[in-house]
Amino acid sequence: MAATVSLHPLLDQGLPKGRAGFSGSILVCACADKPVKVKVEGDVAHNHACGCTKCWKPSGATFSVVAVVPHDKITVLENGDKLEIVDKSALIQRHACTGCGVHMYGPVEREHPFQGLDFIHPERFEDDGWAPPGFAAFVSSIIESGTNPDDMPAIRARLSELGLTPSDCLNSALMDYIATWTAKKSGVLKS
Ligand SMILES: N[C@@H](CCC(=O)N[C@@H](CS)C(=O)NCC(=O)O)C(=O)O
Ligand SMILES: [Zn+2]
Ligand SMILES: [Zn+2]
Repeated sequence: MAATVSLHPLLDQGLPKGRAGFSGSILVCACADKPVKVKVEGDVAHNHACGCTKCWKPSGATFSVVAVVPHDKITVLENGDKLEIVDKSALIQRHACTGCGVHMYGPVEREHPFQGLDFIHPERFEDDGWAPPGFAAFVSSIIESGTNPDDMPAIRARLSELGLTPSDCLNSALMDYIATWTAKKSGVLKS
């Protein structure tokens, strides 16, 4: 039998369970001393596994687990002075803790279909019950962080087994959303 494919500590044992009525929680970084705390009101949307090299992952994980929330639902509660933007030229302004490296929130500020949304990692919530991941994005990108290309069929099969349909960009719903925004902006599609 093939060795069990490891994706992420939270996904390897089956997907985490969501809870109807989850109304938000507090994201806490991994620092033992003076952790950064960020309050998020309401549940996350479009939660997914991301294979890109830029999203934060816990050590040993191949994928990140990342979701979005509206920017106005985010409040930095404690130790925000430890945060620094990883790459100011990136679309997603990932605010990382300089102590432990965890990305706490990543707003999209420039004109883009995702403008006004923040990317967050719900596994850093103090509480369970957030909407679980529903698909896998940027799967081919895991090769860029060292995955052997020969392992890709087994990894895609495991993602599919978990119900995380693999894609090498975003899922169809989000790609359609982006294309619709672009078509309206250019005037091809009348709003
Ligand atoms: N193959 C690239 C893909 C990077 C990428 O495009 N990531 C997506 C998913 S998070 C994105 O939207 N990035 C925008 C950004 O990093 O600001 C990599 O792995 O570094
Ligand atoms: Zn930290
Ligand atoms: Zn990513």
